[in-house]
Amino acid sequence: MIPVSCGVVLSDGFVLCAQRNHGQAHALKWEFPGGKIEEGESAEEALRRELLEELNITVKVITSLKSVVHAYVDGPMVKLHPFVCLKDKGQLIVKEHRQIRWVKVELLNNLNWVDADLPVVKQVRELLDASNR
Ligand SMILES: Nc1nc2c([nH]c(=O)n2[C@@H]2O[C@H](COP(=O)(O)OP(=O)(O)OP(=O)(O)O)[C@@H](O)[C@H]2O)c(=O)[nH]1
Repeated sequence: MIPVSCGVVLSDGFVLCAQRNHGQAHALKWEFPGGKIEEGESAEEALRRELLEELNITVKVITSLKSVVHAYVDGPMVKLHPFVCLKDKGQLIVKEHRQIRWVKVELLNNLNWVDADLPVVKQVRELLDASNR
């Protein structure tokens, strides 16, 4: 089981979504930026390292969401640790993804997400719907 951290990065009501690149597993599908948790690293430390490496940004973590375990057909089993965060410092530089897009929460379902992220998208929508009530 591969442990992976990912960030639901918010800014002004928009969510930072990243499209995986050609040549990667799940090419052209959308994900929340992040990556594998390394030996001796906490999920949050991995998140911060990956966001800096992949996108040149730092974040303020607001909360963690429920982790998601997903077994990809012909692929690995991943345990995804999602964190809701606010973008903090750094000018976004897209280093590994094909593109990024800032998407309104209500429109997140329109993207073609990697399978493991669908329950994360659902949690994000529920969380933000509840906070707007
Ligand atoms: N970053 C990220 N990976 C995800 C998400 N959902 C999901 O199933 N994954 C899977 O988790 C794994 C993380 O891989 P990655 O390629 O992003 O991580 P990494 O940068 O540490 O990998 P590498 O340096 O070994 O290439 C991949 O199998 C990826 O498909 C997500 O929302 N964000």
